[in-house]
Amino acid sequence: MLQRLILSSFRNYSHAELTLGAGVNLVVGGNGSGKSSLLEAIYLMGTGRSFRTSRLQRLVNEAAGEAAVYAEVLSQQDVLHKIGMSRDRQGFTALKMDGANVRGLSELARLLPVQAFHPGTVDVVEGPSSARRRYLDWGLFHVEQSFLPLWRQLSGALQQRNKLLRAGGFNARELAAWDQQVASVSDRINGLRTRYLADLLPHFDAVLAHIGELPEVRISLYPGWAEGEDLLALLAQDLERDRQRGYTGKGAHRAELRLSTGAGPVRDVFSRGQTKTLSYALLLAQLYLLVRSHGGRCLVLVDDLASELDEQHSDAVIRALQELGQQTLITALSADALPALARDDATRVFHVEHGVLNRLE
Ligand SMILES: Nc1ncnc2c1ncn2[C@@H]1O[C@H](COP(=O)(O)OP(=O)(O)OP(=O)(O)O)[C@@H](O)[C@H]1O
Repeated sequence: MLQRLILSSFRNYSHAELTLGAGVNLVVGGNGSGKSSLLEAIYLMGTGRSFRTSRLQRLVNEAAGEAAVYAEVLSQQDVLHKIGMSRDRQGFTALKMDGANVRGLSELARLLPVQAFHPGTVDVVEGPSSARRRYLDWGLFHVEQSFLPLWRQLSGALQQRNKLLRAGGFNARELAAWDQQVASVSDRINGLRTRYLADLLPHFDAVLAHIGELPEVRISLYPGWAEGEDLLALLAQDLERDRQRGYTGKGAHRAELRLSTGAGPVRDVFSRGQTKTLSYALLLAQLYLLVRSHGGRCLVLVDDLASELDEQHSDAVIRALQELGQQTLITALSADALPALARDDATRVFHVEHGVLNRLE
């Protein structure tokens, strides 16, 4: 759980501090006031990334040379951790947890699982296959401890194999050893993904039933090579092609979630609004699986819901999130913009204007 956050020279904030509630935190303010930027800073604490830009120098306030974000996070074991990140215009990023350098972003993700619903969420349906792979792997990472080491093993084996392919006159025995690794680790990752998807589907169906009014969607997993075929044999078969393109064309790194309706792929059939609703439903299903089936926790960020979904669907998402009972930050133009949001004594409301943040309730 995120308890405290301090921003310095981050986007349009010169300095802001807030103490968050364990339940719903509503952030209200006009257009361009700094609501999304606040969520972006929090997302950064849990992922090391922004959900809006890959150019982190954009986060540095225009009038400053360096942006800094500091967060106090209570782990699931109730241990308080302090995370600090700073970024200058030259591209140097310092990332520390409890005074020591963070070695990998997975360290942050373990401590602060965070999921963001924002205008870019639609990428999970409309974006490239990598967006759906990331989606699937986000879920796996948080529920299956063995996923990360396997993923690292696969990346290492692919790196070595691709290096050999590009080197030209390679040693066939060395290549065979990497083929073996790529194939066996891909099989294991595919097994985890298959099981994860089977666990996810009932939650997805429940979410769709709750949100309503979407045509039936079928979700299937493409493993990254022709299903049922032996990857090791395929790697040998494709060797010349892989050598020409300089990378490995088949394996778990090319997996994909396929979304279709009776009438064809969702991308060709759904309206823009239906696509957005489906993308939110996919993320909700993942949260339900994490929280309800695995007892996990997740900080949920919801940006600009009212401008993304119509009232009926946005109300349904709010109700689904409230049922989930996780720490949540929701942005809105005004405190009464989300009538479905049930507020209680624990709800905190913050107002932001020109990067100045104040607590209202
Ligand atoms: N690096 C930066 N330095 C200073 N200001 C910035 C920087 N990057 C963005 N801004 C400004 O920060 C302001 C806040 O943007 P943000 O997207 O957080 O607003 P918002 O409250 O979410 O608005 P909306 O309701 O329109 O989505 C904008 O006016 C934007 O132009």
